[in-house]
Amino acid sequence: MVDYIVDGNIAVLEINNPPVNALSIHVREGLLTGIQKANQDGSVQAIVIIGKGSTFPSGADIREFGKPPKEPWLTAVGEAIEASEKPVISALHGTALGGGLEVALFSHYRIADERSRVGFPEVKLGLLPGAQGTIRLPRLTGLAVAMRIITSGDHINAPEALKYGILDKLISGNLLQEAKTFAKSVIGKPLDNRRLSKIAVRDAATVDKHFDEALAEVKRKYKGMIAPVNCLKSIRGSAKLPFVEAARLEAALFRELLTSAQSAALRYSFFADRSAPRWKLPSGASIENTKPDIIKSVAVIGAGTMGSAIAICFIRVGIPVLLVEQNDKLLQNALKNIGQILQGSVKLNRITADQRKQSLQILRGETSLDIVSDVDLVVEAVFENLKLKQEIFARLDKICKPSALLCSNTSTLDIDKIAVATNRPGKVAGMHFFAPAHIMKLLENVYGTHTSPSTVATIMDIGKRIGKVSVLVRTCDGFVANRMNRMVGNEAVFMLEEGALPQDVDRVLEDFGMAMGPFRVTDLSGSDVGWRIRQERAKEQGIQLTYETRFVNGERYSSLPDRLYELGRYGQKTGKGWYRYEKPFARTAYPDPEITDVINSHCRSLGIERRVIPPQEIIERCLFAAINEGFKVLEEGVAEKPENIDIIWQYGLGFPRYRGGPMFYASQVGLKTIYERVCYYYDAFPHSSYWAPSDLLRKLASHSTEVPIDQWTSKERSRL
Ligand SMILES: CC(C)(COP(=O)(O)OP(=O)(O)OC[C@H]1O[C@@H](n2cnc3c(N)ncnc32)[C@H](O)[C@@H]1OP(=O)(O)O)[C@@H](O)C(=O)NCCC(=O)NCCSC(=O)C[C@@H](O)CCCCCCCCCCCCC(=O)O
Ligand SMILES: NC(=O)c1ccc[n+]([C@@H]2O[C@H](COP(=O)([O-])OP(=O)(O)OC[C@H]3O[C@@H](n4cnc5c(N)ncnc54)[C@H](O)[C@@H]3O)[C@@H](O)[C@H]2O)c1
Repeated sequence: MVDYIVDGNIAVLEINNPPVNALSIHVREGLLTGIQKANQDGSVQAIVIIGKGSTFPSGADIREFGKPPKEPWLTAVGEAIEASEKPVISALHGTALGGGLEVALFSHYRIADERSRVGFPEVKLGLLPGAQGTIRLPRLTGLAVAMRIITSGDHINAPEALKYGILDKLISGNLLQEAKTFAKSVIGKPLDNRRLSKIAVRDAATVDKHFDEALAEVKRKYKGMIAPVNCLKSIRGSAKLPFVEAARLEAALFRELLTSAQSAALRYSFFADRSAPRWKLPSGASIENTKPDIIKSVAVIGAGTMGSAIAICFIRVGIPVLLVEQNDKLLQNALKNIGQILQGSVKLNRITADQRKQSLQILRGETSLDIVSDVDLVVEAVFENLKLKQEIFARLDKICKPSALLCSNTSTLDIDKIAVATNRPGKVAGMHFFAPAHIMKLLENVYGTHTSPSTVATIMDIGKRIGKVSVLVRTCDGFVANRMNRMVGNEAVFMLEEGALPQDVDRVLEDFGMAMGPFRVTDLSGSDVGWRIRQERAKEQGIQLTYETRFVNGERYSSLPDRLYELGRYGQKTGKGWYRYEKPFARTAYPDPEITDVINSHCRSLGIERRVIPPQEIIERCLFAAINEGFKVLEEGVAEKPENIDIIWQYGLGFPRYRGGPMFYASQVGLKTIYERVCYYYDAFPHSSYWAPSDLLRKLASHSTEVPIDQWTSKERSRL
């Protein structure tokens, strides 16, 4: 894994551990042996460390964390590098990250390909750069820059790294040749002033000020996360303590993080990010064996909230869009709105004015469907009404060329019921964007019974092209996100009837780490949306909903949200919802005594006695109900693996990444506990049938030891 090559008086240690040259145990052993060998070899006068393939090491091997650590640890390897009597030059290319950058900081010199990037992304894994990165970097850059680089985890490009003193020289030609030439030029020069452990932090006197400022910033930006705080404590140690003591403190802070639930969740999330887009159908078709069609043009039908933002997703990556609305007034409004959104992106420096112009040049608005005959892909985003969608799909089927894919942005409707309206069910699928679609990263792609593998390959591929995290799910009511999230909404409202207030529920879930509690979310999207869906469903079923309605088809029902609608409290858009706002569309939510009165009088009129609802019950009723549904989603094969569900929650529903997602969280709570509590609530609330425990959950919980999350589906689903 580390090749030892001697060329004249230079020993080259070439790390060869594809794909990213992670510093796995064999690499660490190879580096240590290489340094020792080169120091013993009388013909060698300098040592170059370089990566083979596309990159210098991009970090420690993340898969080794959580397993018993194997020596030599990276710190020991690094200390041998620094102690070398012969100059060691790290020659960087690609992405020299984490432990890779630490290897470079142990070296006496660092040169780098001018296109390379460096950084300490450990914080994103819930860790800190634990091989002395937090105490070596400040010695080069000063405290403020080191704090920013380490707590953000951002990559720094080579010219910037040169400016900060992290690098000694940039190389534009052959890196290895240049590294050897550089090595020759430093032979015989004193090394102590190149050993970072011998150098002081130049602005150590200002550490308390930098620490306080940075701490306030990370507490605001990374609420609830412990890694950024430990990073800062360790950097403070670099300035306040002698080097050896600072290293000891760093190791202790690193250990605390390594064994934390947050780091386990973030490491899981790292691999889940990479695994979720790798789709596989029950037929065996998969990303490995199916080619996507090339999409060169798109039509978006319906230019409302979603359609307009979906159009932006395509045009900003250079894919032309035909946007179709019912009439010219609505169309012109939408085009104006799109222009304004893009203008906002220019202001925020997300795109340039030129990019905005180019995007708008490839957007064309129309009021007739006939215009879409030539596009490769249609995304329909009209009202959530099955009959309307079926009519539109029937027409599209006639108008569009036979190879075109017809997709719906429906948030709940069965894709199969839409596909039957066409003669091309293999080319019909769901592309479920999340609001605001131009910002939210998630794309929940939905396949139906007849959706072909190449259609799936194409929607997954186009999702990636437009910068989304695409996850494939099978069609069902609400798919994964809305199906599971419905339980959160229901339980939240039921708890209002039983004793909680909106701000109580939201606070508990936000303290847990959710981006927003369910009531703040409803106020943002508008409670009129849910009201319309409830009324429509009741109409379909011939049911009359009143304030006294407490059960619908035997299921518990709360009319509290309907009362809100009748009061015109639609949320932010009317300046009043579950909260009060200073004016319509204002963002800051204030608890509203009027809402307390509405809830109290609702309870009185229905004879419901209110009680105190403890925070743990709020967590359990909202999250355990969703988790139970998640297991049903897995047992039905709606989602192929737990990672897919967790990625959907992280990118679509604001679940804290440092808790991994609801399924990973369940694995940390323990499936026995989850199962027991689900059974308890099913007993307590028999009229909320979603509490009926999932078979998969029951079976997994029945094992004498916890079944690891990566075995949930393989171990039990096939036997159900
Ligand atoms: C590098 C990237 C930017 C490349 O991106 P790209 O898009 O090109 O590729 P992919 O992301 O798809 O990756 C390809 C492939 O490689 C896998 N992979 C990537 N990086 C790693 C990795 N670091 N380890 C393992 N595997 C990796 C990836 O999963 C893909 O494979 P897959 O099969 O999933 O498709 C990008 O990949 C990237 O950003 N990578 C992560 C970079 C990173 O986070 N680096 C930091 C790692 S953490 C670290 O380095 C810690 C160090 O500070 C060292 C700390 C050691 C401390 C020792 C101290 C004492 C020990 C104390 C012991 C305590 C116990 C006791 O007390 O007993
Ligand atoms: N709003 C959300 O948060 C959200 C999120 C995900 C998915 N969705 C789904 O996206 C779809 C659209 O939702 P929305 O919030 O954008 O609704 P919206 O009411 O804002 O927009 C729908 C648009 O479709 C247009 N339209 C209706 N019939 C049409 C026709 N025959 N031809 C052309 N245009 C027509 C309407 O004029 C309207 O502008 C729905 O299926 C919804 O379930 C919504």
